[in-house]
Amino acid sequence: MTVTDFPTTASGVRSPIPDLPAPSAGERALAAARFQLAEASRFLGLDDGLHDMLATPRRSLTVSVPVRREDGRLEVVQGHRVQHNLSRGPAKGGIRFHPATDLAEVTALAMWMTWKCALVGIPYGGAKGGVAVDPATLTTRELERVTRRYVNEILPLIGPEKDIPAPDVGTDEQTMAWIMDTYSANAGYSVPGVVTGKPTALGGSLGRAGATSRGVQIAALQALASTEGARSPEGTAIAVQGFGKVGALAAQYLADAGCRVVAVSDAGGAVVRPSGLDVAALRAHAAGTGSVHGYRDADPLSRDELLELDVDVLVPAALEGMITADNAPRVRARLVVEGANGPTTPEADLILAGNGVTVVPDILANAGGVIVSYLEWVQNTQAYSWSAGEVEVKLRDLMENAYRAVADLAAERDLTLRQAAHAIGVGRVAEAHRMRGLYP
Ligand SMILES: NC(=O)C1=CN([C@@H]2O[C@H](COP(=O)(O)OP(=O)(O)OC[C@H]3O[C@@H](n4cnc5c(N)ncnc54)[C@H](OP(=O)(O)O)[C@@H]3O)[C@@H](O)[C@H]2O)C=CC1
Ligand SMILES: O=C(O)CCC(=O)C(=O)O
Repeated sequence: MTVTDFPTTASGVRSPIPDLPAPSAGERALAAARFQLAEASRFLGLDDGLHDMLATPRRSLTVSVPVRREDGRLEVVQGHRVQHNLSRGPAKGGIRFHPATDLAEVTALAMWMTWKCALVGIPYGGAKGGVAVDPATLTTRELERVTRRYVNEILPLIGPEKDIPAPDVGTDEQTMAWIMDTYSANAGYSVPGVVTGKPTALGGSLGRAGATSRGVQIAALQALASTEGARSPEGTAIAVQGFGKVGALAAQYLADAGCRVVAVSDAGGAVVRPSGLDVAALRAHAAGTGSVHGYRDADPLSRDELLELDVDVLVPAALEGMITADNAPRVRARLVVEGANGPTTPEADLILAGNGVTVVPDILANAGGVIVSYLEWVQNTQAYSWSAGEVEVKLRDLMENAYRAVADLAAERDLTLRQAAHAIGVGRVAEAHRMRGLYP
């Protein structure tokens, strides 16, 4: 046999081995998460064994989820639940419904949950779930069937003392209600604490729906006060990428604080109005049409252009890997506040830092969601509820303390805010492992 006997692959070479696909977005996110962990491990002087333990998820479950479509067809989609670390308490993290989600992405997101929970000082490990479906293409009944079947498949992993899901991209309060009901039906009694981000009628916490965005607002205002010549929010120009649960309310809360939200985007497009958008009107438009695209009191813009606008603050609140080595040199905002998980690649991080751009990292900036999830779980555990004001005071307290700890360490040791946040989060998890003596 000679080489000419091999088939020609898509890239034009003769080989018996098909071309390897380019890494998925999830694989790139996982490589970024591992890079950040390795950097933190070096800074903390962790030994290789402990580093390897922290780089490896504790448990990963991949399940097949059959979906009966309305027309009778049966489709099978993949779902995952990854528990990255359990050393500080039960696993915690959202469930994502997105067509491109894969095991690597869910693993990266679970790892970031571990450091996030440790950083803000709540007694959880990290987890994440994902189902590779596009919710926009499913009817409500199909979505309910997917959710219930996925929950039945991951049932052995979850529970109020084991692993507590919550909303993420493509899921919402209704999804959480179905999860609670499916779990409770299996248990034989109501178990509200199995999931957070539920409707308040089922034991959801006041303030959870806007909690991630409120946390983004708190982090952005703290960063503006401490890094941008102590500038006040009034008139600060902001662009927000992603207009879903996190982005739309982050835009609203920043506008409420006096900032000028000049541009927003979603998957359907972007709009810009240099004198400031009416965020409430835009939210109503997006709720009615499904997109910010076509909003009349603004000019259209491409999604990519939004990232490069001449604004003071950029809030990426969509998906991973949006600020890359390609576009980072053109980012003109002085402050990036990460509402999304993993929106900035490690290469882009270096470029932004070199250009004097401050990045408030995801595990700090978007921690408001899991903080109020924790408060919801505590309320469920006590069968008691706090007022919206009580929840907000506790959220603010935890966010501001975490921000100060990160900013202080960054200043003391000449680190970026991301390096400092990871040093604190990873350090606390490593410490928990040492105290528990979990070495095999
Ligand atoms: N929900 C939560 O409590 C928390 C969420 N996060 C993170 O925040 C981010 C957003 O989550 P969430 O708001 O819940 O998700 P949603 O599904 O509610 O919203 C996602 C938004 O991103 C938009 N989007 C997708 N791709 C692009 C793109 N290429 N350019 C611009 N916009 C885009 C979507 O547009 P369209 O609607 O048109 O598809 C939608 O507006 C994720 O990274 C998530 O992990 C972090 C902490 C907590
Ligand atoms: O509220 C939670 O438990 C987790 C939210 C989440 O998925 C996240 O912070 O990325």
